[in-house]
Amino acid sequence: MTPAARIQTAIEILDAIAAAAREGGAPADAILAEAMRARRYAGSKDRRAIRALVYDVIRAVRSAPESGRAAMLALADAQPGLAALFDGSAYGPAPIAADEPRAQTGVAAEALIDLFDPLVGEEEHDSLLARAPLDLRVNRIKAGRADLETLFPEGAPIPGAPDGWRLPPETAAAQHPAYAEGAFEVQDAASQYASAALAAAPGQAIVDLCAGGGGKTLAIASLTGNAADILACDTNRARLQQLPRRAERAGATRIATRLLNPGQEVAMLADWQGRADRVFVDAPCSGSGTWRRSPELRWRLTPARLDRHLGDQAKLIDLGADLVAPGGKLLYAVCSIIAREGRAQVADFLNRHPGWTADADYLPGGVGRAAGAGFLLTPAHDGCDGFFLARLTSPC
Ligand SMILES: C[S@@+](CC[C@H](N)C(=O)[O-])C[C@H]1O[C@@H](n2cnc3c(N)ncnc32)[C@H](O)[C@@H]1O
Repeated sequence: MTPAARIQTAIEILDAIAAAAREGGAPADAILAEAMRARRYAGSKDRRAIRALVYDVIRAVRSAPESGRAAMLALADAQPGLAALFDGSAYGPAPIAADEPRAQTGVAAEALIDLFDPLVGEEEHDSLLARAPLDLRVNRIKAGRADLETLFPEGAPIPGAPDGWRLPPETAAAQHPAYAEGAFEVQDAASQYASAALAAAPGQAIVDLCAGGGGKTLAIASLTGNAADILACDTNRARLQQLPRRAERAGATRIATRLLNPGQEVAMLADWQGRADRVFVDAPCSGSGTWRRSPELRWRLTPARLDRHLGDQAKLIDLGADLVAPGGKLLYAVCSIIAREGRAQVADFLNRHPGWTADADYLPGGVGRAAGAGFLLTPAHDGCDGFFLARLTSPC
């Protein structure tokens, strides 16, 4: 393909990604993969170049653009070499007309920036979209951190994460045979800090209420040395059904899964009411802390979608609290930097539940900043995804 043809292809893919973002359709990665399958004539170099162009545009443009071309033109304005390829050649984009619309660039729409936690100042905005490193977490059931150091000598320790090992973004760690053997998982440091913050111990009964594919469930199993009973729940069958296979690989034998029907969670967890020593509520959220990996999430967030997340979070934190035994703990977490999903959600919970208290001092030194009754982690301050977490103790 010519460089101009690659640009036109990227524009067409961006059209599909923008439409899916508006309509809540497939994620950008899935659309890209499908688009490449449909263009068998594209070689591997073409594919790499098109993918890089698409993601450069997504990172540059602050919200879902009206067209892929308007989005590409916003990038071309900052890159004369790219603008020069709008030359009308065969399969390439048409020449740029006077006054053609451009998508707006920036970290996010102003209305969305206004929702950031007050700790996230303008000086942190660029880091929200910078490329993330690849963090590994050793699985204590099968290996030790020293094994990661031997397997990937190019890596480095992660401050405050004794099981973590940080690699450059491109590293194909999951292709290593040790991954298939369950020695480690790919897991951002923020998730490692959150899993450790649950302070789970061998012999405890633990509920991971929003377990998804089980990333943090497996971290908890590792931290407890496979010596605690963990019930992993979710309403999403496709995600939850990944967990038994992953648990088997990890040698985590004490994880049970329970698929919940939306709206029937309370009844389906009646046998766990007031029984859990630890409950993890890793609630569904905007994902605004993960734009480094999924920059297209900021194209997807609408006020209506945010309201839906806020309602779900309030419901899930209350549901989780009902499962906690007297004196037990609940960890509420969201991969978000939006104050209403983090500190405000926990303040509302504490108002609704007199007797519950917020813990302090459960993060490693230097990690996180106090944000209301919880803590905020950000890429700029903590080198990990943006994350809010709060550990709460139930009255005895
Ligand atoms: C942030 S994700 C969890 C990620 C997961 N803990 C991990 O570490 O990979 C939030 C999860 O909450 C689930 N969820 C949404 N509504 C739920 C509900 N009512 N009950 C339980 N899980 C729910 C979603 O399906 C999603 O998998």
